[in-house]
Amino acid sequence: MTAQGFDGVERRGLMFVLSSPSGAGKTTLSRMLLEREPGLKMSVSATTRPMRPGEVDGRDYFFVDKKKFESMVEQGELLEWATVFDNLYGTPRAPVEAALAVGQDVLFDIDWQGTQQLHQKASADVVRVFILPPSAADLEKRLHTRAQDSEEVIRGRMNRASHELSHWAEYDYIVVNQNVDDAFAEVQSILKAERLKRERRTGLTEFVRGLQRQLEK
Ligand SMILES: Nc1nc2c(ncn2[C@@H]2O[C@H](COP(=O)(O)OP(=O)(O)O)[C@@H](O)[C@H]2O)c(=O)[nH]1
Ligand SMILES: Nc1ncnc2c1ncn2[C@@H]1O[C@H](COP(=O)(O)OP(=O)(O)O)[C@@H](O)[C@H]1O
Repeated sequence: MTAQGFDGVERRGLMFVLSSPSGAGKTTLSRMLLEREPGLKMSVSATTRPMRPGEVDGRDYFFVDKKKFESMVEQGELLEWATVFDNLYGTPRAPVEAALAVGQDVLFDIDWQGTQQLHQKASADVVRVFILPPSAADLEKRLHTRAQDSEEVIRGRMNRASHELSHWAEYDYIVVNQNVDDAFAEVQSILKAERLKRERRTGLTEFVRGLQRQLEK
């Protein structure tokens, strides 16, 4: 599982997780990251929730029925899965393993339950980022401006937000998404710094030996 870093030193791929209460900005920040970070691939989850207007099957989610989801669980096809808002959500295992194997980093938009499961399986390779809204009023406003859910669904999401927030301390980094460009810059800095971590840079020994050989000539 190695990737060529921008500086030519090989490193292991990492799993970059964004979690937040619904409406805090994970999807927005994920899209910005994918546009600007070529070595990053989105993990597309499977879900039993209905498709929203504008969503595309296979791009935003794999929309499946409960029977199909349960068979994926039974066949061991999911790396992690959880129930969120009465629907099932899970990460297909094969695409993640394939991406990491060719040295790509993988971005996950999953909840705290899935993050815990990923971390239990591969703690050294998982980077956990929690996105906070600046206030409850902003969160509610964003859920309304997204205009993709009914009043009832929005109420449900607001009711769950406090519980989801309670998991903030299980994350490595916390970003407050007030101004989206500032929040993006912070998330991007985290990714850049994590890519430079010594433990992930499997090619460093060889690189430094090469430098030493040049110096000792
Ligand atoms: N555990 C887990 N959670 C997921 C997965 N995919 C999405 N989620 C989470 O499910 C929640 C609901 O997602 P969604 O219905 O798209 O609404 P959103 O909150 O507006 O993004 C979010 O907290 C997602 O992070 C997954 O594969 N596994
Ligand atoms: N910093 C921000 N300021 C104002 N609106 C934002 C900001 N970040 C995201 N939004 C908007 O809030 C809504 C919810 O964001 P989204 O990324 O879908 O959240 P999540 O994926 O966490 O549910 C979207 O309409 C998005 O354009």
